[in-house]
Amino acid sequence: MDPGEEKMTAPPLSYRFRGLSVGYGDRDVLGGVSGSIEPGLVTALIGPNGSGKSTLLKTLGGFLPYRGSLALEGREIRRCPRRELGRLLGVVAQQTVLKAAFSVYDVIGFGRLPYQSLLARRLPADDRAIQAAAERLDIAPLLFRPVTELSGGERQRVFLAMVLAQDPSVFLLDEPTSAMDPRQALHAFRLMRELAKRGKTVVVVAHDINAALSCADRYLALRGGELIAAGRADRIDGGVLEKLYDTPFVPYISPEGDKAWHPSSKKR
Ligand SMILES: Nc1ncnc2c1ncn2[C@@H]1O[C@H](COP(=O)(O)OP(=O)(O)OP(=O)(O)O)[C@@H](O)[C@H]1O
Repeated sequence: MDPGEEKMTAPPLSYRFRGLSVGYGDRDVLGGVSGSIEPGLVTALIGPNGSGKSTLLKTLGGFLPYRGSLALEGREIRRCPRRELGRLLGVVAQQTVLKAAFSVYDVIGFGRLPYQSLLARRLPADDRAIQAAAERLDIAPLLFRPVTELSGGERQRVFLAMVLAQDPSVFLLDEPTSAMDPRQALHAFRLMRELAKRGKTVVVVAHDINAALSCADRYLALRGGELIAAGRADRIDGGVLEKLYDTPFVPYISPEGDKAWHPSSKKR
């Protein structure tokens, strides 16, 4: 079998973590958190700046050492080979800086690397996946532009296209829409919903809590490195948001019945 045509298995994968502690140097920023993340759902990680969202996401990606237990479908992450995680997990980091002027085509193509052997060139299946991902993210006209010349929102669509072309089981997305205009952000959140419908595990960090909660099935709320609440995204209440952000939140219900939360300027 041609190595490039190797069939990737992308089974549904869940996470279970118990007493998960992660730190930088001798400072713990996640203090023994426990929870789970299920396939077929979008899980939003919410919480204030510095609460540990990116740290949790990086740990789920196998990039940081941890204490306690973190299992991906029953297998402890620290014992999974990096190359295998590279196939199963698609990661969009918060600030991906590419200094070299790779073309958009090449960057989306990085998502295909787990399919290729060290010596193999890109194969027709890779080109098809790159093209399909670019069309899905509406960036096909940009394919031969250098990424260094794109706007922030365009670049974020390229990185989403890269993980889409990878077709992993798990999508770990750290503020993937922060530079997108509202329409593009809406498209991106719709894409996350579609991925979950196809059985993928989607974890997204987003500061736009209304966009995140309306896209997500579940939320995990982090504050000061503690998991202070978790549950169904459509059942979150103002008390959780107030505890998270130290400010009261009021709900606004649109005539269509959609709920949005707004921080209130009134002090309790
Ligand atoms: N590489 C690092 N070295 C040392 N400390 C770090 C490092 N990365 C993050 N931290 C610290 O860990 C804490 C949690 O950071 P993290 O990036 O996980 O927060 P966050 O919830 O994602 O924040 P934000 O919403 O601002 O992106 C912060 O206090 C931060 O200063």
